[in-house]
Amino acid sequence: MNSYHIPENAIITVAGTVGVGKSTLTGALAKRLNFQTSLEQVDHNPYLEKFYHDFERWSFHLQIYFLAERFKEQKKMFELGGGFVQDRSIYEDTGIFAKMHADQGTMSKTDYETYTSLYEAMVMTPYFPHPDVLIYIEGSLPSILTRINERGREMEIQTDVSYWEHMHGRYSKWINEFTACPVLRLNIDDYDVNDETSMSDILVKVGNAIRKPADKI
Ligand SMILES: Nc1ncnc2c1ncn2[C@@H]1O[C@H](COP(=O)(O)OP(=O)(O)O)[C@@H](O)[C@H]1O
Ligand SMILES: Nc1ncnc2c1ncn2[C@H]1C[C@H](O)[C@@H](COP(=O)(O)O)O1
Repeated sequence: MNSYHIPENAIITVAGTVGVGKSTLTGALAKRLNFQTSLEQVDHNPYLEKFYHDFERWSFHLQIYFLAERFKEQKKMFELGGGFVQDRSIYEDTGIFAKMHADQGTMSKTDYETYTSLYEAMVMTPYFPHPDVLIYIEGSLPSILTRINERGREMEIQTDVSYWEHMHGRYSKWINEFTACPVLRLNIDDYDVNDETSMSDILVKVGNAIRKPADKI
């Protein structure tokens, strides 16, 4: 056990909309806790760029790809006995992305049903422990759009702002209804990954969140 009372076998998941700062915070927390990271691979994803050019054609392929990748990571964390900070949760794939494309008609009803039944079958396995805590990063849409632009992934920059706006709204609603594990909310204006005190504050809150029921954080 470390000084923050975070168990060595904990699984900490970092959630939030695209560009909000998940990967950055994941790396910073893992370094301080001496945990491993479970990162989302963007560069080797064979569907992502195609998807941004044609949602209807590639939605289903991309969701199946992410589901497989996420599940392999889940299995790895389970087999290695925890001690991970994970960049994005599997809950967001289904609760945000797949649902959003199904609702908008860019994923067919049949494809969405197939995806959902596969997701449900995967979640109901011993490989699928819920995280000990989900850190939800939130921020204003203008700040997030600035970060997406500064990060410079062309496929995201070329995507209409309405896509990010819609996703931002869905995330706010989704997190209010999320109950799978304790949630710690962080606003991007309230921390600095390069500041030791700020990171220590977050780790104290993570320790508290793991020990206390969600409604008392
Ligand atoms: N706390 C922060 N303060 C300032 N810029 C940040 C912070 N966290 C992330 N960024 C920047 O914002 C962009 C998106 O961050 P990233 O961690 O890749 O987001 P995500 O993984 O949520 O998509 C990157 O350019 C990153 O350097
Ligand atoms: N499940 C997903 N469906 C569609 N797009 C997704 C999904 N998960 C991640 N993405 C996209 C969004 C970004 O363009 C990249 C990486 O996400 P990030 O929030 O920057 O880590 O993948």
